[in-house]
Amino acid sequence: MPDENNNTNTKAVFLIGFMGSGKTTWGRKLANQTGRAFIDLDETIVSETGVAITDYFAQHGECAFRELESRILKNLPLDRPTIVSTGGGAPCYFDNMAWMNKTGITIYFYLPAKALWDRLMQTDVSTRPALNGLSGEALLAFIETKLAERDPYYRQAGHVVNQLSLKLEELVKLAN
Ligand SMILES: Nc1ncnc2c1ncn2[C@@H]1O[C@H](COP(=O)(O)OP(=O)(O)O)[C@@H](O)[C@H]1O
Ligand SMILES: O=C(O)C1=C[C@@H](OP(=O)(O)O)[C@@H](O)[C@H](O)C1
Ligand SMILES: [Mg+2]
Repeated sequence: MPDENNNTNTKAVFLIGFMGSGKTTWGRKLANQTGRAFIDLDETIVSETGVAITDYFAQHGECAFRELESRILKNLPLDRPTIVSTGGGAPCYFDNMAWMNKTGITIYFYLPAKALWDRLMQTDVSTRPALNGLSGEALLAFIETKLAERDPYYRQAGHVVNQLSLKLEELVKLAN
């Protein structure tokens, strides 16, 4: 459905939050609902490099990935209204968070560590190299530590929503 708001905001909308918080899933839904373009930052990285994120980490290391991620983020084609689902680490490196706040609307999908764990345990954790192949209790402990470290970056977002109770209509309003 096209954007009902005649005063269409040309600013990009950046969805941020921990791995498994639903940025990719909801970014797509939000773009469909508003008729805006959709970009998943990780998918853009994969299409530009021709390698899966896991392979990129393995071949070049995390530092190189963060440099690439920042460069690709800042060169996204944002000349039309666009929803951008970022990767979970993107707001926490370089000046990426300040750049996103300056460039568009930022929305943090908050979820407690246990809820993230429940979701991530249902997925193939090998596709998310930042989880270091952990599972079970070790994964929960890792998520707790990493979320505490990243949360101050995520909270610099213009909007913070509890993803567990999030309704699409609420997200559409925030994106305007
Ligand atoms: N309410 C929900 N919203 C979004 N994802 C959910 C929800 N409940 C369970 N999930 C699962 O959680 C995972 C979220 O993954 P994804 O959208 O890729 O998150 P992110 O891009 O933030 O890492 C998916 O496996 C999805 O099926
Ligand atoms: O949190 C992270 O450090 C990462 C999150 C991933 O994106 P999702 O948050 O979409 O899983 C992806 O960018 C990469 O595997 C690193
Ligand atoms: Mg994602």
